[in-house]
Amino acid sequence: MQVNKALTIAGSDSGGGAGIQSDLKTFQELNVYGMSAVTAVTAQNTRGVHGIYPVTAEGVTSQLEAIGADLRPDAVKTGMLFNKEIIEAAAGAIKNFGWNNLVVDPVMVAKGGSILLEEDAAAALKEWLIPLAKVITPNVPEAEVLTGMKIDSAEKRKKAAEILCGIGADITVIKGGHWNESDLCSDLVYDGQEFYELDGKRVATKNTHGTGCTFSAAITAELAIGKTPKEALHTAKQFIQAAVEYGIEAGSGHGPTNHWAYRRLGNAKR
Ligand SMILES: Nc1ncnc2c1ncn2[C@@H]1O[C@H](COP(=O)(O)OP(=O)(O)O)[C@@H](O)[C@H]1O
Ligand SMILES: Cc1ncc(COP(=O)(O)O)c(N)n1
Repeated sequence: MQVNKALTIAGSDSGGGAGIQSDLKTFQELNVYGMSAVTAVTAQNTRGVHGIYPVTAEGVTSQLEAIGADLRPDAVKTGMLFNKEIIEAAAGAIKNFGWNNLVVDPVMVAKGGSILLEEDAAAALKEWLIPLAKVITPNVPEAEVLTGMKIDSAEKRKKAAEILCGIGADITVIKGGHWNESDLCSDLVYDGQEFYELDGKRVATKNTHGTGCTFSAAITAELAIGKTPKEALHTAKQFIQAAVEYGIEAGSGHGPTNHWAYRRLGNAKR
């Protein structure tokens, strides 16, 4: 049986809600065969990050070469990359293997506030990885770090998206999770020519662990099956909306999103 394949290059979340666990669950729900290269093992639950154990750059390269030598991902995403050595290793392999269906989720800080990207590594993201990206999906704080500007108005959000496309991303999505303007939770898209919004309804919930990972993995899965970026973004937004609406009550902190809601619950109710 022929299937489309997607690869995530990201950290492991022992709690299962974010990172590679979230990505692989999302790929599975969207009928895509999932592969992973682990960049760091995190000891994590819904309350926070207890420890971070990075993989060496050599270890990351070795995983990517094993995948590249044999399996051919139709789309690739990056999540937590932790340090500049790992960013360089990931960008090198992505370039060498010509993996140009690339979604970069520039993960920096976990919901509980723990640092998932070392401070001096944001420059490496801009220099090596973002120029290779088809889609980049920063939240507002991440877009602020990458652009060096404070984003406190709709105009500035647009300006930041232009800057990020200027760095080399084909399409920039500035997500609205941290954009507390209304009961809408819309994400701003800029494709180098036009701006548009992915409309969503803000759900009043604390169960948002892994929202960014799930959203970017859904975009990746849709690109892997050959959807256009616009179609992929639209489906990913529906996927994350259902995943947050039916968020899972697990643990006492930020519970995880519900990866099966889009396929098994969300669509049935729509
Ligand atoms: N409370 C919420 N209700 C509905 N959608 C949400 C909510 N929080 C985040 N989202 C959506 O989840 C996706 C990830 O956004 P965000 O939480 O900003 O990313 P991150 O996890 O990287 O901080 C976006 O599509 C955003 O609009
Ligand atoms: C291993 C890992 N990767 C990413 C996140 C960010 O999670 P979120 O998607 O909620 O921003 C996380 N908490 N842990």
